[in-house]
This record gives sequence, C-alpha cells and structure tokens, in this order.
Amino acid sequence: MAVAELAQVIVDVPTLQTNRPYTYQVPPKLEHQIQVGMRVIVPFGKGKRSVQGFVVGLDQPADFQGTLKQITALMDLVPVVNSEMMQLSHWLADKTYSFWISCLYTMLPNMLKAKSKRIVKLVQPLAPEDQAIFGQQNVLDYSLVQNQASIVSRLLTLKRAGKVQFEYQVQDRARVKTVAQIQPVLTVDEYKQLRSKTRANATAQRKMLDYLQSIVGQQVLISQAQKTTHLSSANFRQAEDKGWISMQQIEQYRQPFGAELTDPAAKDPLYLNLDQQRALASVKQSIDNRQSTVFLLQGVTGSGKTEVYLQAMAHALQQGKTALLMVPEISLTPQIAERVRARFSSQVAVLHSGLSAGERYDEWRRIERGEAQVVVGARSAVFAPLKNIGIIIMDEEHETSYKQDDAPRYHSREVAKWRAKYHHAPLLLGSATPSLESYSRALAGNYQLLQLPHRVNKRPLPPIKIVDMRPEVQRRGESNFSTALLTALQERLTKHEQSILMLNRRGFSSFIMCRDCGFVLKCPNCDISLTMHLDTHTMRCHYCGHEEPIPQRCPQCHGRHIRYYGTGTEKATKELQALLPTARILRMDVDTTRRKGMHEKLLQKFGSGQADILLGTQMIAKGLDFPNVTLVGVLNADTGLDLPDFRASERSFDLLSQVSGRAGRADKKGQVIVQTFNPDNYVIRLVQAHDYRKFFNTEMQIRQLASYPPYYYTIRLMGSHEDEQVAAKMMYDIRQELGKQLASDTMILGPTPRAIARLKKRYYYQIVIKYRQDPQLHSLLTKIMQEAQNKYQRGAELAIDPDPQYFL
Ligand SMILES: Nc1ncnc2c1ncn2[C@@H]1O[C@H](COP(=O)(O)OP(=O)(O)OP(=O)(O)O)[C@@H](O)[C@H]1O
Ligand SMILES: [Zn+2]
Ligand SMILES: [Zn+2]
Repeated sequence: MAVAELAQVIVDVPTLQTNRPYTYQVPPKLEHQIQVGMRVIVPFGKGKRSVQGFVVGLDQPADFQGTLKQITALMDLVPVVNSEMMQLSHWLADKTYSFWISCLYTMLPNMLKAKSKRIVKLVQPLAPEDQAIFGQQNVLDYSLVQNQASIVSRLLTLKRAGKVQFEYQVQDRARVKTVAQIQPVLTVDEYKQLRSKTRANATAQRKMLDYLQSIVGQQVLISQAQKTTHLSSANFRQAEDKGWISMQQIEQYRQPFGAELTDPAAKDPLYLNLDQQRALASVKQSIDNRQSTVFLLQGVTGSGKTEVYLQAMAHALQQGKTALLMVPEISLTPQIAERVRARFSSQVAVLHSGLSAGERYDEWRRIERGEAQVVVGARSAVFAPLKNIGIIIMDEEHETSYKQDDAPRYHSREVAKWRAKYHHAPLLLGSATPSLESYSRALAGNYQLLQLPHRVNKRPLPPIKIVDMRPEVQRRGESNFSTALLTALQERLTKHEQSILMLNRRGFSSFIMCRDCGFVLKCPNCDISLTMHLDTHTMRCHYCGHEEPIPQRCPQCHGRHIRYYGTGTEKATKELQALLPTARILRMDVDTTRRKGMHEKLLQKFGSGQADILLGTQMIAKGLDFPNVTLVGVLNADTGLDLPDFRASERSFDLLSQVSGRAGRADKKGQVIVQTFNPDNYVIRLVQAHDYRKFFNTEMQIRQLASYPPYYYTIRLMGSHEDEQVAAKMMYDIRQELGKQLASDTMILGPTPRAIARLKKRYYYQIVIKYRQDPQLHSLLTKIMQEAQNKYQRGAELAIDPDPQYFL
C-alpha cells in the first residue's frame, strides 16, 4: 500500500458547510493505514475542536500555504465508503445542490455518524470547592451540568483563568454486537484424566469435563453450552481460568426479521405466462449483455409484475451478480418483502426505516461484506453497498416517497439510474400507473416499454361503480357510507368474503369544498386550488401569490355547506360498526400502526380471515394481495383531486387505480365502489374505465398548456428565517439575480409565502423555476447556494429542491 503524507478531508462542521475538502498532514504512524473512504477525527478551526471527517483524497498538493494540521485519529480499519460510493456522493452533492458531507451521511447507516460530546478538562489544580464540581475525575461531561447556571458560570470563570478547557470529543457510535463462544483446548484423553482426579462430589466439574470431551474440535456459543449442560456462566469462566477452554467474543448480527414465513409455496418460481416471459426475456438479455437499459414495465394490478422481478433477480444471481429491489415503503408492503425472502432466504438483506439503528448497521455490513446478495428496501436502500450489481428494480416507480424531502433532496430513480450505468446493469421500473415522466420517456424511446396488459390467468379487472354522494347526503344527511356501499358490504358478510375500505386522508384539510355541489375554490391564474390560511383568514395561491377572502357561501350554488374537507378513520369505523353490528372491522391508520410490527400484525390478522373489513387510510392501497377480498370501497375519492398541486390528478389516478386493484385478485370476482362529490371528474371516469393511456393523453395536454413537467423541468427555492422580512428580502434578491441571467423561455414564479408559511417558528418564501433548457441555471444555482451562507442575515437558510414532488 502506498504511503500517504497528505489527506484531503471533508469535515462535519454544521455551522460552516462547504464542499471543499481541507488538507491535513498524515502523522507517520497512520501513513500506512490511511485510505480514501475512511472516517477520521481532525482538529478544526481556532478552538481546535475535534470533528469527524471523511478522507476523500490522498496526496493531492495542498492549495494552502503554512503549517497543516494533523489528523488526530482514524476511526475505521477499512474504508466505509468504497470508490463507487465516493463518486456517487460527489455527483449527488452537485445534482441536489447539497453538501458533500450530508450526502455521505445519507448513504451510510446512522451509526457511522459519530456523536460529538462537549467536555470540560482540568488544566491546573483547582481549589477544593471547585474540584468538587469534577469529583474524583479531571474530565467533566458538560451536558450533565449545562442546566445548572451557578456551575456553568463558575466553569466560565475557571476557563478565563486558564484553569479548565472546553473541548469537543468525538465518539464513534458504531457498535458491533458480540456473543461469547467457547472452545476446548485439551484432548479427549486429557479431559478424561482430569475427570478421574476430581472428587466424586464435585458434580459441576465432572459435568463440565464430560461435556468438554464431547465437543472437542468444535466451537460452541456459550449460551448453547449453558443450555445443554445447565451449568452457569461462572462455571465456564472457572473452566477458562483452569486452562480447560478458551473463550472468545465473536460478532453476531442483529436479526431484523420478524415472524417466520407464512407462505412456503412462494419458495418456487411460478410458470410464467406469455406476457411475463416476453418481459423477462428482454431484461435477461440486458443482464447478460451488460447493458444499462432502462425498462418500464407497465402491468395492470395483479398482472404478475412481482413474479417477473423475482425471476429477473434470480437470473442475475445465477450470473454471480447481486440484485437490488426497491419498494416505496417496506412497512406498508410487507407482503413483497416476504415473497423475496421466501425465494432467496438468507441471501436477502432488508433496509428500511422500521429497523433499529443497530439492525440497520448490521444489515448494511452483511451487504458490504458480500454476505447478502439481494437487497430489498425503501428509498435509501438505493445506497446499499452492493458490489457487482446485475439488476436494479424499482417497484411502483411513480411513488412520491422515492423522493427525499430533506437535504439531500434526491430522487431514488435518478440515483438508481446512475448506479445501473456504473455497473452496466439494467434498471427495471415497474408500475400499473407509471409517472407521466417515465411513460413519456418510454414513448419517446428513451426507456424500453414492456407491458403486462392482463391480469394473471386472464382474470378480469374489477368493475368500478361510481356513487354520487350529493343526493345521498341530501337524503340521509352526513354519512361516510352510501346505500350502495352498505348493501355491497352486507353481501360480503353473508358470503364470508372480505372487503377493503379506503378513507383518503391525503394532504392537509386546508382546501375547501362545497358539500352541495362539489365546487372547489381555485386560483384564477394557476388553476390549482387555493389554500386556506387561518392566520390571515384568506385563501391563497402559493404558486403566484393570488389572495382572496374565505367564502361564506358557495360561489357556484350559493349554498352554505362550504367547508374544509377531512374526516377521520376512527369516526368512520364507529359509524360503520353501528351500521353493521356483526362485522369484524380492523382499522389501519397512523394511530393503530404506530407501534413497531403492528402493521404486519394487522395485515396477518386480516389475511388469516380474522376480520371481515379492513378500513384504513391510503396505506392500505398498495401491494396487498389477499385472495378473499372481493370488494373495495373508496369512501371519499375527492380529497386529493383538488389539492393545490399540479400533480394532484396524477396522484389521484394512481391511488384510485391502485386501491381498486386489490379486489378480485384470485378466483372470486371483484367489485369496486367509489364514492364522490365529483362524479363527472375525468380522473374518476378514467379510473372507472381502467384507461391509463387516455388519462396520460389528457393529463399531458394540461401539463403542456400550463408548462409543467414533463414538458418543463421545475426547481423550487425555499428561503427561511425567523423574521419574515428577512426571508422575503432574501428571496426577492435571489429572484433579481436569477432574472438577469436565465434563458428567455425560463419562467420564474414568486417569491410567494409557502402554503405552510410558518413552520417551527420560521417563515418560508419560495420561488419556483420552470425551464426547458438552460445551460446557465445549474452553475448559477450552485453559486447562489454556496454564497447564501454568508451573504444574507444570520440565521437565513436557503434550500434548493430540484424536481420537487410537492409545492406545499
Ligand atoms: N405466472 C403466474 N402463474 C400463476 N399465478 C401467478 C403468476 N404470476 C403471478 N401470479 C400470482 O398472481 C397474483 C398477482 O401477482 P403479483 O402480485 O405479482 O402482481 P403485481 O402485478 O405485482 O400486482 P400489483 O401491482 O397489483 O401489486 C399473485 O398472487 C401471484 O402469486
Ligand atoms: Zn395562482
Ligand atoms: Zn356549491
């Protein structure tokens, strides 16, 4: 290994973020160990506080004259960031206008982010009353005393007198779980001899020696040995002291998987139908030829996409490669993770937010060490440290949860594309309702379109009945359940079939709708619904800033039932229980699934027939595959249709199609009932017709007219400060700077206060940029972002969100 004298380090200093590495001197004792991708502890700034950093380069000439500081310590024995990930992090920082350090942390398990602790150190002997603060020690954990004003002021006085020193200490949190293991060190004969010399009443010793004879040549976990012998751990420690055995601590992975598999049948691959075979063949070819083709697999609900994924992954593994499967939110789709585990058993690692930090760290290491070749996971699993990737699959590619809301604001699809290219592997995007972006790319030939137009075994898609809730409400008063839906539910109860009911809670209940005529108040300029702001008592468009008073009467029918929309699952469940007293109802929402594992438990209960009706929020819409479900009801299709967002229709179409797809997936015929106050809305009509293509065409026209994606790209800039004036001024300044330099067909909207204008005591202003081609834009925004830290008033923050999924 080369000897390195200088190291380029990206440091973790929250108050001073920069993408420029700092050069440090490598002390001689570390020269032979240091490698790019390792974590280090380095002194930083005048106070020489210790901070964590990442080595991103070695022996590049320093652009700094003067004495370089020295690296204090290496935190790793081997790099935690390999060369692919290093390149990826650099690309990501640039692409998402974020800081390199935050990209590195995003890619790694949390446990690798060291904790920094403030300590007070004794420098000179203290008077007894001051020494009392420190007790017997000469170091004090500052967090223990920081709330005691008298001690703090005393410490500050001592600091001024040069008697104590404040320092930051960096602590590695990465903890490996270990267990003890024993190994006999003598021969069978030697144990026999020892035993013959023990006294007859030394039963524990005799037992021990008998046992050790039986395990000569083996290594046994101490917990196992204790179980077999009923001897205590003290007995084994004595045996070690006597030189009978050796004992080691060995590493053990934390086991994140829950209950055992429920479906052993899923172990074997299914015989594919013709459409599935055709799709699989294309993907296989691309794996074999090492082509990083992007495929868009469009398959209606229940068409067997998952089976195609599994067999494509199996093919990659047969070629000695690895496979990555991304799903929107694993906790919401436990069924698919289970199917992957059934097929590939111990080769699978699972990564998602439901894991504890320790479990996540262990899964990450299993992948990193090549012990797991298949990874299933949510958004951040796209950074799984797999080597030699043969295929990347992204299920439900249209899902917005693939985009991260905080910095770095990356979209997993883009990262997946980068990695697919790096590994010369195909990327398979799957969906019943692809995003308009992906589908238009497929039509243009940038992606290769694969289609599964029929359900497995030519089962029909379920017929969808639309129920107009306006006359219902007039006849029977406010209710979540129409007569038609109640009748259908009753029928299922009689036939012992199951039903799924969805109460759409998407968005904030901050837009208003007329309960008599379905009217929604929209912006006259932007054609998206206005958001209610209770602080100013106005309806506001946060795209263009248009504002008007909150209406008391419906502007369309002059009725008085105009109100904001939103109703709870708890209320709906109670109402339903009263209407159908014999029904066994399971409620599934954030409240009932907050505890770890509850989601799986509820689904298992429903799957095993212990309930008749599953009533939940949109978390029940995805991926569920229950053969006995023959009825799906959507209680309120309207929420979401008119959210103040240009993607609102697309999301509604996805969601309604998705949830409808849960009905009639096996032999029994399915039915869907959609309740709405807008029965003529084109989104609902096209969901009813199962016509994705027509929806795509209609929606594309609207996007083109209004210059939205996929015709234009969008970028959102958000500025915030505790003082509203400061936030606004910053954004007006930025707008000016942008205006001078951008392409002529680039549009700048705003600044406007954000829909949630005040969040955590900060005021937010935003600018939305729409552009087609603007070669200057990226570098200009990068410059604006880098400068923002110093240019504006203290505390002002700027965030840039490329391709935002929401504008709220
Ligand atoms: N070739 C096949 N032969 C028989 N059954 C199949 C075949 N392929 C899939 N299935 C079964 O059909 C059902 C639906 O398949 P799957 O869940 O893969 O569809 P999907 O397209 O992923 O569905 P969705 O998008 O609605 O979640 C599953 O129960 C699956 O086991
Ligand atoms: Zn507007
Ligand atoms: Zn009205």
